[in-house]
Amino acid sequence: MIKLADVSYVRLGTRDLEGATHFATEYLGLDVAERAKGSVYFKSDAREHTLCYFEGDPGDQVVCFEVEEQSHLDEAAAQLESLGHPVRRGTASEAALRKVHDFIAFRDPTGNPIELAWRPAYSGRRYHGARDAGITGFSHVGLCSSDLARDEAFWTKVTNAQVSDRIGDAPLLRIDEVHHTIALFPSAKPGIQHINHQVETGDDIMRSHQFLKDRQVRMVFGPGRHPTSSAKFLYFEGPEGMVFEYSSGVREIADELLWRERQFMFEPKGFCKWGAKPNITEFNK
Ligand SMILES: O=C/C=C/C(C(=O)O)=C(/O)C(=O)O
Ligand SMILES: [Fe+2]
Repeated sequence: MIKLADVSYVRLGTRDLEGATHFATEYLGLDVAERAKGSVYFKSDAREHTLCYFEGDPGDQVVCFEVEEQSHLDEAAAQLESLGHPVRRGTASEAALRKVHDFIAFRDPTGNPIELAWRPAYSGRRYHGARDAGITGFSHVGLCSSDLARDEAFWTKVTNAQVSDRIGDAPLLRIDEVHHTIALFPSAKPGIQHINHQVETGDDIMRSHQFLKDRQVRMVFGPGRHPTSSAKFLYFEGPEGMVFEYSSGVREIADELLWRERQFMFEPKGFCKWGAKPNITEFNK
């Protein structure tokens, strides 16, 4: 079993690095951690970086999870290979680009590129945000799934992920006490379905709603409140159609023995208890 300790970073290809950088700093509210040749790194919390935009195909979208021990990479590689997932060991220069000590790369059954990294860098510099969006950190990803049952089985049998709740057949998966760190949503094609940052309060959600709307950022869902995690939320569109979410107040499952996963309807009321309707393909039948 592969123990995922945390979600670490996402890497997104872009055809417009300057435009993506403008969005990430001025609108989303991240800090530039570093500008490198052909890429820009952003921080959202205590880590050195949690997002990297690089010049390339916007279809190149990678999510990385941290593992606790270097030996876990070898064990994970052997297990994944035995299950028919080809694994590639990152080179030293690729690891340096990701600011990690060592990593492996593979694809989940849908074809989503996944990395597992050991010793991702933390930062000596405090995150303060280019604008006051109230971000407290990078928290979860939605992943596209071409077969929800198959992919739920992959994540829950091959890794430590456990189902917290389901919306229709879409599972929200936790790897620690946070209600979910990975969510799977139906889609014919692979990719990151959304990227979540936690913000401090519901006021931050509402302030950002006004701020982003005033700047013609396309709102795609909310403000609203998830019945699942009970978090208040706002989803909006970033560069090249990527959906970003702010949420606040995500449930923590402190006592696993007392928790039973719940079934919600795959319809707007399963996604929002305030009545907002998603304008997000993967959240609609
Ligand atoms: O209702 C759909 C989404 C649920 C949640 C949540 O419960 O917080 C998400 O953050 C999500 O998967 O987008
Ligand atoms: Fe989310």
